[in-house]
Amino acid sequence: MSIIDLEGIYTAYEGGDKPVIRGLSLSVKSGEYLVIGGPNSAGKTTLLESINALVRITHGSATVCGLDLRRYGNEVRRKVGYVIQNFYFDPFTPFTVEEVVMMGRYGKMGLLKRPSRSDREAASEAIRLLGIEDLASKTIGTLSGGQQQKTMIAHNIAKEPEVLMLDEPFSNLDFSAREYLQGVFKSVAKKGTPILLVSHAFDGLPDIRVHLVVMNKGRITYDGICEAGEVESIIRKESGGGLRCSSF
Ligand SMILES: Nc1ncnc2c1ncn2[C@@H]1O[C@H](COP(=O)(O)OP(=O)(O)OP(=O)(O)O)[C@@H](O)[C@H]1O
Repeated sequence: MSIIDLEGIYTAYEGGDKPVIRGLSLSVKSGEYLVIGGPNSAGKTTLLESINALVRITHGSATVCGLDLRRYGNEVRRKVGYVIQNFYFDPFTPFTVEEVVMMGRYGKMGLLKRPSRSDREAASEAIRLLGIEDLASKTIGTLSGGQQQKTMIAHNIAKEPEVLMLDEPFSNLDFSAREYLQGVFKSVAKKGTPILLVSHAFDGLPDIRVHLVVMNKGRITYDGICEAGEVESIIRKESGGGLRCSSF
């Protein structure tokens, strides 16, 4: 069953004079591990933001988790986990890691409600899964970039989303943390929740067949199933090989 169904969509940022996504169609099924690659400014982040109803879809049809994205954006956002590419926490941000992870439950429990036992269990399980138990009582603004990244991933896993979207989730992480997290994402997909991963680094992809989409200039230029080990070469080929370093 398709969890995401996009048919010929165009999306534009407020005030933008041209659409960024141009006539894109994509279907993502339950349990798929979707890798989205392509050159800088191809529209990869914009695609994730469109699926999360953060950028306006001007043309085409879009269904996410069975809901019409153009009408039910708020409801879709409650069902989708989205770890954004760049975030910044002021060093004085007054929330602890435990509180930030629990905020992932707000969509289910409602604001200003006491967390139920299942909310507490989901938050502690996410903290355990990310291996950040020792940080639970620290305020988020005092942590390193990698520790903040893990906290935001735990926040989104505690949400128990129907789709988990990750934009460059490995950017601040060391090699072993990247490998470990790939295993976490693989097990999330195995339980049926599709993973949508935007990345430029594919060395630690889990050893499974993945759904690969390559984008360029707001369009999909490749859409197929391949082995994880083939991802980088397909992206290189589709992106025209990229820049080469000539002799200095
Ligand atoms: N908030 C915004 N307002 C207007 N245009 C934007 C905005 N964010 C991105 N764009 C434009 O949309 C295009 C696609 O950007 P996007 O961030 O989606 O690319 P990307 O493929 O994720 O790139 P990268 O690999 O560099 O992160 C770019 O031309 C960018 O300038």
